[in-house]
Amino acid sequence: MSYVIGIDLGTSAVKALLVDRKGTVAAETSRSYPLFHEHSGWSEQKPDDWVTATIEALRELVETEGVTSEQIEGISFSGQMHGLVLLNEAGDPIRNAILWNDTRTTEQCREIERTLGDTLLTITRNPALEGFTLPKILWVRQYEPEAFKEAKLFLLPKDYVRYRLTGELHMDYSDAAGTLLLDVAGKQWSQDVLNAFGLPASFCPALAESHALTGTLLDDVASATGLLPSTKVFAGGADNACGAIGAGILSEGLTLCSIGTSGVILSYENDKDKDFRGKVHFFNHGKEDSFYAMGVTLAAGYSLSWFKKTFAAGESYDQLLQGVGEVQPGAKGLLFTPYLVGERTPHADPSIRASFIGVDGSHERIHFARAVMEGITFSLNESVDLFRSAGKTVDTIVSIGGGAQNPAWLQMQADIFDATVVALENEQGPGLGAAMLAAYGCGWFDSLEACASQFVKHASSYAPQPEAVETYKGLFRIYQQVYAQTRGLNESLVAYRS
Ligand SMILES: Nc1ncnc2c1ncn2[C@@H]1O[C@H](COP(=O)(O)OP(=O)(O)O)[C@@H](O)[C@H]1O
Ligand SMILES: O=C(CO)[C@@H](O)[C@H](O)COP(=O)(O)O
Repeated sequence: MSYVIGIDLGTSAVKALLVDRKGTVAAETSRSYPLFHEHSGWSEQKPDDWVTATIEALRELVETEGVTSEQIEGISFSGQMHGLVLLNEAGDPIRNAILWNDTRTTEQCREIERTLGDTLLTITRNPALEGFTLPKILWVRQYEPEAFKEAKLFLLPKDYVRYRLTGELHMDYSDAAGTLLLDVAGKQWSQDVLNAFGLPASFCPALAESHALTGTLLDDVASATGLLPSTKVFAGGADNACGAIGAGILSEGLTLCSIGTSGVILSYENDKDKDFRGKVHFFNHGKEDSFYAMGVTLAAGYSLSWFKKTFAAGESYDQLLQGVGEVQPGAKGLLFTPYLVGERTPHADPSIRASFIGVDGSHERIHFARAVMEGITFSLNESVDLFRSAGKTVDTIVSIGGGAQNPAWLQMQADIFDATVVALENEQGPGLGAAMLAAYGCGWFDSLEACASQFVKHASSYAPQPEAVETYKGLFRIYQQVYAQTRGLNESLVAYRS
């Protein structure tokens, strides 16, 4: 039997999956790494922590009983998007990486809008948002000019890890799409955007398809991991593109809900000219010449993990959520908005913060837990709503990520989205999509679709329950008012946050 490895470089940890030709996950390893929040709104990681963790996770995976390194043909990646890694002439990072959930760059976003006007949306298909990469580049140039003078090239997180594994510099289209430097439909770095900000073309790495062969392992990496130096390394893709591939979202009409740290509603697009006027993100897919539109909730799973850490430290999710399915929709009138770190879709706002509305003396912790899950799902429903308003049919949604592990949450998704929600057998998130890119790249299949028909297996499906759907329709209308009604209050509170 031969194998491929899918590496999912997440925000909290790297996960590595060993997958055989049938799509069965033979082994899984993981290593976590720290996040640094030096100031409110800042979020950084050390690029070399990713590399050390990845090598350790690979080493443990290669030690899986009954598997030899000769049987492992290829590796590919899924990566947290947008994070800025700046390299000097020697190829070393000049500072910590600034991550997707770092919101320090509001000033630089306004500068991008002033400089490019409508051209930004025409070329990059996305608005200037704090999480994206170009504002981070401009921030470093403005506030750390000495360090920036050393910067010769930028990479995204998984591209840095791949570079350390192979010595080769590349970026795939699906991840490059989240930088605001790519001409998304034209699939090339935008000379207009680079010129507008005085950045040389040499600042950007070579572009590659997600399934493209980008090199083999360096000798020292091969000996540190136990893999062969001849192991093929494929470019890989953005975590959301890989999550979609791993869920079989490879043709029109298919929609994904992913609840990880962040949450997304993602819809496949064939048409490169489809115009959502910047209301949702529009990115290249990891499948060649295809695209997807996506709305993002910044603190989706993070809201529940924050709640667990703060009010149920030491308990598992299953303990915290025991009985949550028996609480009626609406959590006895308790409403939560998941704006713990600001929001992206539909309110791109780094200053907004979360609220519990309607706290009553009869509420117990389980009502708060249910309200948190409902609030996250209402936020994702704003994206479902945007897709429906743009004329898309959303009747079936494949649900992945940590949030898909709880059956009560899957039923809640069906009731709030008013769509059938499908869970996957042996759900592995973006790591499986990365493994599929390696499998396709190795030539095991003629297409990603053929690979998906072997690797992606649907499990239970959850139909919307008419009574709950009606209750949630009313609650969603109330939920939608909370943003506008708490925005001013949150702006006044900014001064007290540090
Ligand atoms: N058993 C569970 N039940 C409900 N939610 C869960 C469970 N396990 C994890 N989660 C949610 O999933 C999130 C983590 O999802 P994951 O896909 O692993 O995230 P990431 O890849 O961003 O690190 C947690 O923050 C939590 O909200
Ligand atoms: O910023 C985005 C997408 O635009 C995030 O989806 C990040 O790509 C990381 O997400 P997690 O997988 O860590 O939740």
